Amino acid sequence: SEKWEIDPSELTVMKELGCGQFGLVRLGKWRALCKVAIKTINEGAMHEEDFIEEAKIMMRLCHPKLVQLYGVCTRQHPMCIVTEFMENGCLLNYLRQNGGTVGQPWLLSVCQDTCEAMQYLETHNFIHRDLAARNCLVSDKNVVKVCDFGMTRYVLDNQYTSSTGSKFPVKWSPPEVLHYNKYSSKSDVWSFGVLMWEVFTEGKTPFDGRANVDVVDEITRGHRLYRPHKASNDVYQLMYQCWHERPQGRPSFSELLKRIRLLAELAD
Ligand SMILES: COc1cc2c(cc1NS(C)(=O)=O)=CC1=C(NCc3c(C)cccc3C)N=NC=21
Repeated sequence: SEKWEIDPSELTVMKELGCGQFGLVRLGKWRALCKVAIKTINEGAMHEEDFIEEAKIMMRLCHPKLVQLYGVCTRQHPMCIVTEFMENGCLLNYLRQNGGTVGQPWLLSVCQDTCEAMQYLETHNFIHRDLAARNCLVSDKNVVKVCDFGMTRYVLDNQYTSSTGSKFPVKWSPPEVLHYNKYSSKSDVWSFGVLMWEVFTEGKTPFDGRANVDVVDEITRGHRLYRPHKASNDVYQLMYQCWHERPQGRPSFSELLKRIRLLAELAD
């Protein structure tokens, strides 16, 4: 059998963790000792055979700041995906629950962790397509890792996939995605700028209260998110450059990582 196929008899389910966009996530044990997260795919929520192909690629994407895929169970239904377990759950909830108690240095370290993951994906020509705080997880050591990369291509619910759909991440998308569906690592850079804004506002919703259709109009007219109170001018300048109207005007993740590391050093 394939090396990415997990034998379900080696998995024990312990408790439910919460509901994600693809289905239910549970805490489990693999071979009785290793804590894992197990996500069952709702039948009909995605093309299962497509995901199996994707799983083979995701198994090859290994980086300390990407949530590591351990494998899939495809021999029974519903199919499930097994990854490393991240004790402190999703970054958005963590920011909202711990805002005010986390210091500025940690906020910048979150941006550095996620930028390292995105630079790795960039060098492997892998586009995330849905980078946001809701798609990042926090480990027991408060390290932040990126997950669900590339999964939006396998969602059948066209509320997610069409840019006019109610669940499309309009507030994290650049003009070329909103108007031409043009994805690239530079469209991920735009989303990264919004992720930085989520981090430095400790979990606020971007363009809060505004309807998606109004945000498309505002962005197209050149409006951008305001400077979060906890963001220095240097940090705001960094996220602002991620929102350049043209993809080629935005920095690469390699460039962003250099500048975030420099800011982190200066802050020490
Ligand atoms: C502690 O709390 C949590 C921990 C995790 C978690 C959710 C919660 N809590 S919450 C936010 O309230 O729901 C989701 C995962 C996860 N991987 C998920 C995953 C799988 C299994 C397959 C493919 C893609 C992905 C991203 N690893 N650890 C956790």
